[in-house]
Amino acid sequence: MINVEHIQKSFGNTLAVRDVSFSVQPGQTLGLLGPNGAGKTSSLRILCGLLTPDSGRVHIDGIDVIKHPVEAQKKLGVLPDNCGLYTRLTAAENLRYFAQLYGLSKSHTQYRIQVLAQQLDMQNILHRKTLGFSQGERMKVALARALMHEPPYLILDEPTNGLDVLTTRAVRALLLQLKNDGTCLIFSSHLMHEVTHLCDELSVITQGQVSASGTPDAIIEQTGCSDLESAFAQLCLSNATHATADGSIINE
Ligand SMILES: Nc1ncnc2c1ncn2[C@@H]1O[C@H](COP(=O)(O)OP(=O)(O)OP(=O)(O)O)[C@@H](O)[C@H]1O
Repeated sequence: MINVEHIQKSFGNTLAVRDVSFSVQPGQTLGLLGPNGAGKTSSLRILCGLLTPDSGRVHIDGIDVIKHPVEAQKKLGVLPDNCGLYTRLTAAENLRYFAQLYGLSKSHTQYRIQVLAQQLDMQNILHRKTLGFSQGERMKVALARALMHEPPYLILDEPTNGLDVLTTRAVRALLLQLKNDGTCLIFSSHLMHEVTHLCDELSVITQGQVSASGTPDAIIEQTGCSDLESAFAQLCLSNATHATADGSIINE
């Protein structure tokens, strides 16, 4: 189980994450929705142990991510916002390198590369250096890397960002398959139909804090709107404020 409790993070005077909490049960899928700059990426980076919060607690299956990030990261597959590939290595070499870090055997690594290359339609780029890869090509390799060790928890920052229609559909099908196989997914997205299709629960983050959470239907009902996009827009507009590092809110 993942438990994020009251995390807060500032960068200088910018209060990126003011107060974010959520919990996700194994096998559940949680979507983080929020306007640009709301604090989704920062919250996900804290969850993955890539960023230390100023306060708050994060536990993955009881492991304190802040105190034991390496142990916690073994349970995670992470697709970061920038993909973060080694550009001098080929796609396959990137995957092999991470597989080694996760302790996969050579034969299992090779097997996983073949399976993922087929699922993500990336056979044609496997042996090219990733320098110069398009956004979609980088995304495919980063997603494959996150899935190499078949983690129980998958954290994805905008997983279909920059992908063409066919690849987007392939990625969504893969995520649905992973969800049905019991993988817990937590991902951010700006696409309402994507989160509605994939997520059991949503957390709407505005100005660094959770302004609504629940099933897509519950959020629609809470706002009295007829669809999720209208509900989301209403939540964003009613929380249109600036937060400063001392925690105060300036209404616009
Ligand atoms: N390393 C950093 N240094 C300074 N400011 C940062 C840093 N990382 C994030 N911020 C700021 O924190 C706020 C939240 O950013 P974050 O990337 O978490 O938002 P987001 O919800 O993921 O946005 P988007 O939907 O645009 O990707 C923004 O104002 C951003 O400029």
